[in-house]
Amino acid sequence: MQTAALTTGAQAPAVPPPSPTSPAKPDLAIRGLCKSFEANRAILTDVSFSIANKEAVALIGSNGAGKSTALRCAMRLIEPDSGEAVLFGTELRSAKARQLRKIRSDVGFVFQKHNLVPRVSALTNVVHGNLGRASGVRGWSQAFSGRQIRERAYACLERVGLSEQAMKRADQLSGGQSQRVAIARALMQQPKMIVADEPVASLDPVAGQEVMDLFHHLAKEEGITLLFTTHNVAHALAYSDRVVALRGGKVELDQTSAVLSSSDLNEFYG
Ligand SMILES: Nc1ncnc2c1ncn2[C@@H]1O[C@H](COP(=O)(O)OP(=O)(O)OP(=O)(O)O)[C@@H](O)[C@H]1O
Repeated sequence: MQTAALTTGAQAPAVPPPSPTSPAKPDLAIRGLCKSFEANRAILTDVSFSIANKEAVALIGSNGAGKSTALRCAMRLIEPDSGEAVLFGTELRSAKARQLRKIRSDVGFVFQKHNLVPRVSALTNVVHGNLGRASGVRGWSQAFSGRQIRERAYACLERVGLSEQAMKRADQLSGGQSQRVAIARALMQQPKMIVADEPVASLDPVAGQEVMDLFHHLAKEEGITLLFTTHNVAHALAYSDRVVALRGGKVELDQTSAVLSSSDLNEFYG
C-alpha cells in the first residue's frame, strides 16, 4: 500500500502520519500505473494502492484528477501504459481474455448512470446481472431462464429493500430506486468486490445517503470489498475505511478514514 504521500509546501493538507499497515493478501493491488490518452499529457502517474479483503476504500479528487481512469485501468477495462493491477491474486495484464472475464466476474460494477433496460421490470433487470457469470451461447441463454434464477434475483432485490417493486417497470422507478436495482443487478453475480464510480452523483441527498448506507451494509455486514469514487467528502469519511486522494493523476493521500477530517479532504478541492 502506498501510504500518505503528501505534497510539500503551502498546499500540503494537514494530515496525520501515514498508516504503516499494508494488507498481506490484498483483493486488489495496483502498482505504478501510468496512463496517457495523448502524447505529453499524463493522466495517471505512478498510481499505487491496495485494497484488503472486506475493506471499503473511497477514491476522491477533483474533476479530471484521474479517478475513473484509475478504476478502469485497475480492472483492465482500458490498458494502462505501464504498471500492474493484481486482482484476487492474478496480474491482469498477462491474463488471457477468458481468464480476465472469469476474474472480473467476481467484481460487480455500479456507475453513476444505472443503465437499466427501461421497459422491463426491476426483476428482469436484476436477472440480467446473471450474465456476468455466464459464458458461451448456452450459458447466456440459461442465464435468463429458470425459476431458480428469478428467485435469486428476487432475493437480490430484497437485499436492497426493493422486493415490493419487483414487477414495476424500470422507467417507473425513482433515481434512488433505479440505482438500488443496479446494485441488485451487480449482486446477482455474487461479487466479492463492488467497484462503484460516483454511484450517487445523480441522486438527491436523501436518496444518495440511502444508497451509500446500502453499500456500507454490503461492505460491513456481508463482507463485500468496496471501492467507490466520490466528490462528497462526508460520504468518503463516513462510508470508507480508507481514503485515497488523487491530484493531477498522482496519489497524494492514502490514509485511514478514522484519522482524517473533512478539512483534510477539502484540500483536494481547493
Ligand atoms: N478516453 C479518453 N480519451 C482522452 N482523454 C480522456 C479519456 N478518458 C479520460 N480522459 C481524460 O483524462 C482526464 C481524467 O479523466 P477521469 O474521468 O479519469 O477523471 P475523474 O477524476 O474521474 O473526473 P470526474 O470527477 O470529472 O469524473 C480528463 O482530463 C479526461 O478528459
